[in-house]
Amino acid sequence: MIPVLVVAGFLGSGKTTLLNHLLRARTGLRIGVIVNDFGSVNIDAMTVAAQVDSMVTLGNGCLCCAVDVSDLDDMLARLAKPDAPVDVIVIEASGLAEPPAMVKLVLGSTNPHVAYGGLVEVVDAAEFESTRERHPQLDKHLRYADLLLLNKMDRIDAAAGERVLALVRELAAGVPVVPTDHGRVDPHLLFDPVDRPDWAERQLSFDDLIEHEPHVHAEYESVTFESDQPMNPIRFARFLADRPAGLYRMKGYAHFGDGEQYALQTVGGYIDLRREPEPHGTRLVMIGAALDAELITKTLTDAVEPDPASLDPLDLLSVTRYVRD
Ligand SMILES: Nc1nc2c(ncn2[C@@H]2O[C@H](COP(=O)(O)OP(=O)(O)OP(=O)(O)O)[C@@H](O)[C@H]2O)c(=O)[nH]1
Repeated sequence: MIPVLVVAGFLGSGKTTLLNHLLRARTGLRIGVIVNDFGSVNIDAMTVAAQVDSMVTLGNGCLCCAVDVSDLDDMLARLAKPDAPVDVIVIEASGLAEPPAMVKLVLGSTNPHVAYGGLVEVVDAAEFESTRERHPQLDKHLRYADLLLLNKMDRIDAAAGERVLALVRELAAGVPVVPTDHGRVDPHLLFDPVDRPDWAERQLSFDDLIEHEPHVHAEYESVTFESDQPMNPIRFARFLADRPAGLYRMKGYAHFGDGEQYALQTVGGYIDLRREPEPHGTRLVMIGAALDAELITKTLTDAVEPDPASLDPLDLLSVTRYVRD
């Protein structure tokens, strides 16, 4: 039986980072992945593609609602092929998926070669308190997990770390909580079988939850921007500094005419820009609530540089000051 592990967690909490850590760790296990992104350009698939043997992707929606059991079975069948066997399958849910719905989907699979392997919930320690103010229904998600990773502990000081850890432990009601940064956990914590509570019993409450609570993703939408022309660094930096109302998460790539490619990630107020070896042009997925798509598209279109040759290299500093590598 191939265990199928679901990795869930709110937007930007560190699911792809965890997945990459698992793929890089020399576990000796062959890992197949299903990657689900909310935006129409599957940025997550681009970030994991280099390291994985076997991957199926689903963009533009949440696996929990966009897919039924037979669709999931098709995806699992593509990964659990007899001629290219994998030892474990990891499903990275989109940051807006409902974990109970994901678990139900996997439990409902009719594929005789796979078995549900648990739910890992990644929590962003730096954003958790403000996120739960906006979305109180997310508290419940913590209780469905088999393992909670309280990630990004490096972003907060020791006192805040202790406070968030205590809060998450209380809300998680007995689910083990492991503080971490950059998803760096011992892979065996996730892959080795554990004694799980009876899912059939829990499923009743899942049904209640799914029927009566609005899914968080109902409030969210995504806007995509793509351009092969370089962006003007000063105008782009202004866009970054003064991000549109409602925007919570941005990910993708940008280039500024200096011959370099940059990978960009923002989560809440956090900005992470890195040099990236592969050329991608500019492709950005922005996710938030009540976004003004027209204004965002116009601001970014106006930030495209019509004459890259005229750029002053010093202008680049306005964006490269965000570079973390
Ligand atoms: N400082 C810090 N940054 C982190 C940590 N884990 C992830 N990040 C950064 O947080 C950003 C989002 O991480 P991802 O792994 O892409 O998050 P995700 O949960 O896959 O995001 P979605 O799929 O959009 O929901 C990236 O810039 C990561 O480099 C961490 O522990 N500490």
